[in-house]
Amino acid sequence: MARGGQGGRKPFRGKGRGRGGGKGSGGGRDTRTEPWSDIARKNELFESYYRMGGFLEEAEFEEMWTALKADLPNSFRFTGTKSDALAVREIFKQRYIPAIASKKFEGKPVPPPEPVHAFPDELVWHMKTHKKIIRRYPPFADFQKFLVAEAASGNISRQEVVSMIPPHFLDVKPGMVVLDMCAAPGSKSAQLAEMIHGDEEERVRRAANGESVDLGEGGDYSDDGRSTGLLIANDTDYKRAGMLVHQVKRLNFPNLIVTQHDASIFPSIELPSNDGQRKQYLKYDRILADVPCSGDGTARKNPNVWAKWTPKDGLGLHNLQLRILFRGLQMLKKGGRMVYSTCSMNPVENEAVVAAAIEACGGNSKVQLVDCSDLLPNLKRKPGLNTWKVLDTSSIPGSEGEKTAHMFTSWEAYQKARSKYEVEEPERQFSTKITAGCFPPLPKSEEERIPLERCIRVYPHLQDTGGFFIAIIEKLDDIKIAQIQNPENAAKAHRTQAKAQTTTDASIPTPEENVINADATKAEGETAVPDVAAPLKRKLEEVEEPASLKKVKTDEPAAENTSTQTEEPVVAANGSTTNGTSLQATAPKDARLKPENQSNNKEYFEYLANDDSTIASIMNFFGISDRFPRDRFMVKNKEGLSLNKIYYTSAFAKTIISQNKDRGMKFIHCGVVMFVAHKIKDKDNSHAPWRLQNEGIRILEPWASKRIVKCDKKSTLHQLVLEMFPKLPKEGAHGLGEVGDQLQKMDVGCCFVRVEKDDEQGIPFRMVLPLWRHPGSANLMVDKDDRKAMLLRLFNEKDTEIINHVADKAKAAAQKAKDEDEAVGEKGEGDVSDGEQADEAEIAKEEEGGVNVDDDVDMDGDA
Ligand SMILES: C[S@@+](CC[C@H](N)C(=O)[O-])C[C@H]1O[C@@H](n2cnc3c(N)ncnc32)[C@H](O)[C@@H]1O
Repeated sequence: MARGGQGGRKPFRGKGRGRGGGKGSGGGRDTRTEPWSDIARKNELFESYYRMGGFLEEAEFEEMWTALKADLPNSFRFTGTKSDALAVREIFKQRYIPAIASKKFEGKPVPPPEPVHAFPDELVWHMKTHKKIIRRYPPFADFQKFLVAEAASGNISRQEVVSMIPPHFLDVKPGMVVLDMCAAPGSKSAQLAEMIHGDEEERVRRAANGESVDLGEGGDYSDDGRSTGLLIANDTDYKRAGMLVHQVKRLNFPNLIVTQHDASIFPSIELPSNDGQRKQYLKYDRILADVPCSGDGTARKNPNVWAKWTPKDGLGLHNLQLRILFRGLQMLKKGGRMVYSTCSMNPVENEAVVAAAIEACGGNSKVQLVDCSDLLPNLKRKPGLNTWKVLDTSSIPGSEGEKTAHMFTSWEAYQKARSKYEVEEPERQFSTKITAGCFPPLPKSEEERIPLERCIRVYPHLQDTGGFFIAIIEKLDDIKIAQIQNPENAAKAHRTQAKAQTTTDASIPTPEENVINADATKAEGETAVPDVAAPLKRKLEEVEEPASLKKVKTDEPAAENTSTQTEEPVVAANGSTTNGTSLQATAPKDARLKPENQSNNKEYFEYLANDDSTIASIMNFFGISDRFPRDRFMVKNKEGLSLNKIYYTSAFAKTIISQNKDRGMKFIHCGVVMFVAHKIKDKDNSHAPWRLQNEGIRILEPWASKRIVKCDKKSTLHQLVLEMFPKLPKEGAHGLGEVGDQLQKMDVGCCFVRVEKDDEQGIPFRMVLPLWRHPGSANLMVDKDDRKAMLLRLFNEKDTEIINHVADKAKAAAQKAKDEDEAVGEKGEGDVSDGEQADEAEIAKEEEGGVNVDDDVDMDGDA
């Protein structure tokens, strides 16, 4: 899926800015890429909280803390369909591991990359070797080149190990409808897309050949083996959503929509009505909420954590996290599964959020934590916490910033302490963000106890990673309208009730306040590492609820069935009101998703008619079977004209886009570019003015019966990759082997080059590449970087320069003209004598710069 004709797309090279992202994350420097060995990996308050908070036994805490201070190993995963990923992994194992393992650096053996055994099939690897050695040491430098090239081609994803965990617990099957609520920059979305896609190419090939399509992956293959599922990847932040688009575009996945909404008030997506009367809304099989968090589990790669950790980060995010999780649970199908994750180790952002959300939904009978100890059995983990303490710092304005750290064991203890301070030291200021929901729940009975131990805590020392938290929740029953209210209020009400009934229970911890003897002022100081201060401040700012959020109301289900909602009263997601009726008065239905409130730069998604004449002529040109759908082609201009690019989307993506694009949904990406207008006026191509694109070629090719060229010999493939525009006369001798023989019988225009997997020749997987047959030459429509990646992958050629015959010829001609000019002392006409050659020069210019037509930074516009 990822690689198109192994060409793929360059990944976006924008820099991630930590976990929070969100509002204001666009400015500032990304300090994570800078050397930070000088920054002290020390923060007393941070350490005291985790040392005293009862997370780990003392000896294990030391081990964990030592690991947290060490550099994080580099990690990556092989991506794409499983067979292709395994093939690239084999090249890596056979070529680079032995080379690295057999050498020494400064007299010592260098540890080669190792598979991370927590994940199946050796598809995830990490290496501890320092970047300095990688850069200087030849076997590593070669491997680094391979890594960079494959990452650019989409065969490898450089991703943190812990970040790969959540999608595995979602148990996604092809055909499922999945929402990734906080998706940027998109590494987990990529995993989810791979899961929805499954082995689609193999299934579709079988369907096209009339064979059975059931490969035992589970799922609905009624669409001729294509995945009927959908991934909606969402992020609220404009810039980060842009990064997300660039990341997911290279997946070439037509079942993907990117949206830009606040996840805590994510709009209900309308479905076409069954009876033309009652509205229906989309419910999801799977939802991932990888929420914005304080990110203290990323201290191994993020110096900000050491410099600026404060308990206020987690406290400030708790409410947003809770609202996102609660909204996700509302939109989940009955029987569906949701994963909530953070890269924070703080229970206020983790177990507290999960418990409060479950309580707000009506408890264990409505939504329940799933015991996933049998999934990823090799992943070392610790159970979630059932008790924890909440840390806060207080200060007295004007006391030169002096701060005192307090640790509270319960809401009662907190309230008691606050009452005491209000009398004794009224000027002392505490965080305003501590709520009842930040504390461990107080269940009325064992049945009502939320089994928080089923949550998963991954600590840095367990398998040499960052810290991470994962909770897997299943929806057992509908969340009734009466229970859909402000989650924070609901959780508070639940706890107040529980407290009233249990305060005499001796097992309840006595309210207590611990004052930590740590230098809190230093931990929150401004001066330690000035370079890294800004991003953390942004993260804190983002915690404040934006004004717009307070106004916008979300569509909510009134009642639920297994897959859709049938009515949609308005309920506040942030809400101060728990009653749908009264809110309808404050938020008229029509005002909910006004387009003008949604997007500054509108994207157009217009589908072409079934009988569109451009599509008909393209289909005819390539001999595309009638079984290939004609009604899923889309353009991105207001007028709905096939001007420049034509995109393809899945049927369900089309349904969602068409039904909701005028409801104010902020769709910012959908569709795989399949055809691009070939605008060069060479005299022979007027009947074939569209180019196949690397991105969409594998979707179309199984259904083609014309314009197919088979490349059987590795040597021919080598030549096609190495040389741009090799000569190919209309008849007579040529040097393009079996491909040249076939092309000589073809008219000018685009065609498919099929290369089958061939172990004997060392062709590790099947490829389909677009090629343009010119009047006097042929050219793979693959850009130079991708050609170089192919030379490295398939032929182990590291430094070979790509030959461009047209550019070379043009250069030589220009040089000759210049020489002649100089000789005669006047300007000559040059020697590009025939029209064909002039055309080629023009085409070469366009193709060299424009093969990957979508690489521009805009979000797909046709402009
Ligand atoms: C931890 S990052 C997500 C990482 C992502 N899942 C991945 O694997 O690449 C959290 C993301 O949440 C986004 N975010 C913050 N507040 C949000 C909100 N209210 N709704 C949706 N996304 C939000 C941030 O912009 C950030 O990109």
